[in-house]
Amino acid sequence: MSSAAKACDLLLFGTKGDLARRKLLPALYQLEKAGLMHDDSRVIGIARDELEQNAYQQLVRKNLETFIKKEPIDEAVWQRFLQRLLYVQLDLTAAADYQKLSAVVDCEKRIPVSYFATPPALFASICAGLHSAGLAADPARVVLEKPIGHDLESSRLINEQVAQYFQECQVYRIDHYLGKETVLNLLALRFANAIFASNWDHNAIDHVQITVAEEVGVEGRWSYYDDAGQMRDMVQNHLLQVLTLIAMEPPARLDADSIRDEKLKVLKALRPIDISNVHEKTVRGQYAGGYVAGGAVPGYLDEEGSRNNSSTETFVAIKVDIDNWRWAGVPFYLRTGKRMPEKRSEVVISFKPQPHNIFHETYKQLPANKLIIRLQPDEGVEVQVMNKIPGLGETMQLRQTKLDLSFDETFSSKRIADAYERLLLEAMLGNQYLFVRRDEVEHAWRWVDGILEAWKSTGEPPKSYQAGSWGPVSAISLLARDDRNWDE
Ligand SMILES: NC(=O)C1=CN([C@@H]2O[C@H](COP(=O)(O)OP(=O)(O)OC[C@H]3O[C@@H](n4cnc5c(N)ncnc54)[C@H](OP(=O)(O)O)[C@@H]3O)[C@@H](O)[C@H]2O)C=CC1
Ligand SMILES: O=C1O[C@H](COP(=O)(O)O)[C@@H](O)[C@H](O)[C@H]1O
Repeated sequence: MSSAAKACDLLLFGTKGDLARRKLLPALYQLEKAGLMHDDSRVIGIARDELEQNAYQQLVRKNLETFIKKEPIDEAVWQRFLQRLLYVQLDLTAAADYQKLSAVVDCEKRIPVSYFATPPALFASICAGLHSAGLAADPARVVLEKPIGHDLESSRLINEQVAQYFQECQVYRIDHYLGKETVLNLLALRFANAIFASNWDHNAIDHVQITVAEEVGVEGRWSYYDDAGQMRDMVQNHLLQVLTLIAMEPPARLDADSIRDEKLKVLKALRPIDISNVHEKTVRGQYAGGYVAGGAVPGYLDEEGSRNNSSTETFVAIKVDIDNWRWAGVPFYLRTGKRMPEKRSEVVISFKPQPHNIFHETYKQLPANKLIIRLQPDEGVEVQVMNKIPGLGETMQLRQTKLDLSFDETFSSKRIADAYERLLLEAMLGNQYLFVRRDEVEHAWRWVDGILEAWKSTGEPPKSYQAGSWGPVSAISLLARDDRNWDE
């Protein structure tokens, strides 16, 4: 750890919740294991229950054993990690309780970094509580989990509540996709390789596809998910963030505001979708029962906790137009859904065909070159190019072939860190470039709200698709209308 980095007190609000147990505590353990925690940093778990320090530490140990599946807990690492763990009992809605934190945290010694792994409805009380405990002044930081609101209005409210006590430079809004190794690699691919940098616009690219498909359904989160739907849960944040990284102009520097300024310009350039074009540009689906990975699964309306008249979407496909010079006439097709045939997130860049085909005798129509960026699983980068098949003869025989770089093989000695490891580390180091700025969140909501309103005013239910399929048939038509098809 660099000697310039300062020690932190990571205040983990909601330490007994699902996110903290499954993701945050294991990520912190991995940072400890990698030697990336500052020697003097501490992790202060906060929840409502009365718990002895010992009991909290045992709880954390149990979580690590449950959620770190690939390896046994390393006893030496655990002993070091254990020394950092503290527990504070606090009711987040009780203003007076926050004074307990002033007694534990000394801002002179460590920067307070407060992670809100709680429902967003509590963010305002936590911010006020931190302020009253003297833990809000710069360089204190707050890390906010999604969802930042349900629409533009509610996201503004949350952002205003936070801004009452924290300046924007203190606020770290999580989109865990920005912490993924392969999403970060988009910056390297685009801006460290002249071959792509000079072929990254409407002159060279025909269209872009972004797919984020999951095998899982709602996984017992029906009450949250049914309010949100796939548009709010995945498109407003993860897909739009990936899109901005693909579409943005080169930032002047690799710093937070240079990158976020460019991402914001893309969000501002998204062509609005409203009632006039919502049928042409979007598809909404909801899964019915079917088979995923060989097993029978229930439909959305038969999931545990469901209301059987819900018209929430579990699948979205959108044709996105970006109204700027670079992307004029280049559609970005987004597709995301639950209960798809496989878990697969990828970006496919389809290049324009050759203007003239000199191989027409053997290959009537040369297929387009494609750059496929596999975000997860099987992380890697693939380029589809034409090659001559070796052999003698009068005419050249060609075949489409792959230049395939698998992260696993190429960087076999490197472990791919979970997104939360990187994000927690960057928050503790005070680097905001992988966190979403307020104006980005709000512009994303403005665009998404337009589509949600248009869907509402059509009054149409989502189209049904069988679990284990790639969504409603109309998702295929969305591209077929443009004489294109989804990359399978
Ligand atoms: N789970 C996940 O994978 C993801 C979650 N998120 C977001 O992260 C946030 C947390 O999610 P998740 O962990 O799933 O939610 P949980 O409901 O599992 O956990 C929320 C935590 O907040 C605590 N809490 C609630 N009210 C109070 C209170 N008055 N005082 C003290 N503590 C309180 C709960 O404490 P208690 O145990 O006492 O009830 C609980 O530990 C949500 O905003 C969610 O949308 C985002 C991405 C993924
Ligand atoms: O934020 C969310 O993301 C997950 C998918 O994340 P991934 O890292 O597994 O791709 C999604 O299942 C969940 O519904 C959503 O809230």
